[in-house]
Amino acid sequence: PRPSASWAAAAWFSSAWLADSVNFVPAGQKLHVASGGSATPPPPPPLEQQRDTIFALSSGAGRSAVAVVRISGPGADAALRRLMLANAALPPPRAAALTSLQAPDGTGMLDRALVLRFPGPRSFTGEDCAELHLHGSPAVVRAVLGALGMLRLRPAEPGEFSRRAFDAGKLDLTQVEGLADLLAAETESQRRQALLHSTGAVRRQHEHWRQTLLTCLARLEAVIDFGEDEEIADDVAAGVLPLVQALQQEVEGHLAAAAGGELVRSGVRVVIVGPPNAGKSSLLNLLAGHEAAIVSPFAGTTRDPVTVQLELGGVKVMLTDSAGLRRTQCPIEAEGVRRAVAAAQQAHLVLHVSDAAASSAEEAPDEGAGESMPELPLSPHAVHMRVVNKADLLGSRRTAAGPAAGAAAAAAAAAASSGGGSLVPAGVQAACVDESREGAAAGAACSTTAAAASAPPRMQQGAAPPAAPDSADRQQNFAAPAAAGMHLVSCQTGEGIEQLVAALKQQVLALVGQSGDAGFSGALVTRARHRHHLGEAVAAMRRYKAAAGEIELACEELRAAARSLGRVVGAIDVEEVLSSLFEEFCIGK
Ligand SMILES: Nc1nc2c(ncn2[C@@H]2O[C@H](COP(=O)(O)OP(=O)(O)OP(=O)(O)O)[C@@H](O)[C@H]2O)c(=O)[nH]1
Ligand SMILES: [Mg+2]
Repeated sequence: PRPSASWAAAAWFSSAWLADSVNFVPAGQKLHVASGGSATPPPPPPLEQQRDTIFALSSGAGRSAVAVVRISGPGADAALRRLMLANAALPPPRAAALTSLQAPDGTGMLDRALVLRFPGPRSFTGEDCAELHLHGSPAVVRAVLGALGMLRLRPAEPGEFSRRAFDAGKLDLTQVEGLADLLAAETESQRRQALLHSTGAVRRQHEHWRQTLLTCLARLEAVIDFGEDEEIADDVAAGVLPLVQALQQEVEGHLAAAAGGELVRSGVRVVIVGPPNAGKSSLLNLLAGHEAAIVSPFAGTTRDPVTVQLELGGVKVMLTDSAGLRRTQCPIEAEGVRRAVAAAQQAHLVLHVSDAAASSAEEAPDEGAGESMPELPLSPHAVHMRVVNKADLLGSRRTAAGPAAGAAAAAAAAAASSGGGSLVPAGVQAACVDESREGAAAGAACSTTAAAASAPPRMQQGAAPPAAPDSADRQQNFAAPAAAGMHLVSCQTGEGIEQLVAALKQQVLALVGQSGDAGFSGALVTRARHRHHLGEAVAAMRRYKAAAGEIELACEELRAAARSLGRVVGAIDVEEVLSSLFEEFCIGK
């Protein structure tokens, strides 16, 4: 079951933050003032605006062994007292107590539950909190939530507990985001990355960066404030520049890894494309471990893209099978092809699957044919891998014509699916086969496959029983195409699949920025919001270099960079410049 709806909060929260102005000050946090101004303590909130007490089911909905209901606000203890027997004492802070919960309207016992209290400010929200660990049936949960409603507590809005935690300064923005990611984590890499954010590692890193900027700023402002002569000003500026440059490079390094961090969250999109009947759906089913897509000997079986979710090397992968690429008179199939092309354009990794048997020398498209094929415009940023399927059908050709023929067949098959000889096709031609023009070849391929499919499985190994070269032989025969980034496989016999999965995993890990076997520790930049603010910080640091001669302008750029870093974590304490200044310089001197 999904965690409580409160986790829609993260998205709402980030957008609320983005909408806020530069001077956004979370309630309960320090008031931020411009450098040179004076700090005014925030007024205490008026009594009538004091928070109400909220409650919600914090564990998943539905039947479970235990359900956790959380209460937060000034009325938490009073609510507990009303639910407990008159003579029962409230449990001590942070200790679980087995308690009988009673309906406040006197209708009897609600449940026998474990109750915990977390008096503020040492609680998740900073307010008085309580947790009721109930028997996890929908009826018990409903009865207890109803009872809390009777006590005039308010059901929590989505994300309201986290919002209160943020307002109380318990969590910064990256921790709130990390917490949301942690609750949504499906893979090992997502779990690790979310933990990095939720435990405050990202906040600490940003604070460290911001502190460096504020230190630089303090030095420059001292020159302005104390009107040092030009020589000293130049010396101070020369001392600050390498610090800013080093920081800029460090932030740029993290920005370069941003794509990987975002991919870990969203999942790597892998799309299988190729001509009809190449075995795309068979490959999807094999990788998914279940029959997700329909496989049939008829070309043009798949129409809608079929997506399954996998975990490769601890990374979430969305694997999509698509319609066979060809020109067709059938409007439904044509729509399928359009969707296949669209999916391939959005892919991070494209698997170009072709049929080794159909693309042997006699069936390979002629030179001119490629030009009349429509373009499959693929992102040059995507990774492209070639998969030549139905290796089992090559057996007899390999023995008849020798290794070279096999290699040529595999290469021709790859060419048929990607339209070129290189691993990463630029403006890939392709993969489309003109149904009408191809005519006889398509028909032949179809009828051959259809005959094979209707025959007992052993017969599908090929019309003439191959001499069955051992696997070492095959490796040798196809060493050349494999080195060129091709994978010769058979979805039917499983040949080459293990190697393909290993190669796929390697590419996926490379895409998220992880190489080798070292555990994935997570990226610092995992959202467009982080990328935006860090990009702004880098831009300001670049401008700082350009403006270094004009000390006031240069200071302004450093302030802008610090503000951008502050926005990532949701705090912009320009006032800290003042304390830095006093720490660095002896005023009395
Ligand atoms: N001999 C042999 N047949 C295979 C292999 N892989 C798939 N086939 C057969 O090839 C035919 C087409 O397979 P599909 O997986 O439906 O092919 P597809 O590329 O998804 O086809 P479309 O959806 O029509 O584009 C089926 O009869 C499969 O059983 C293989 O490795 N060897
Ligand atoms: Mg298919």
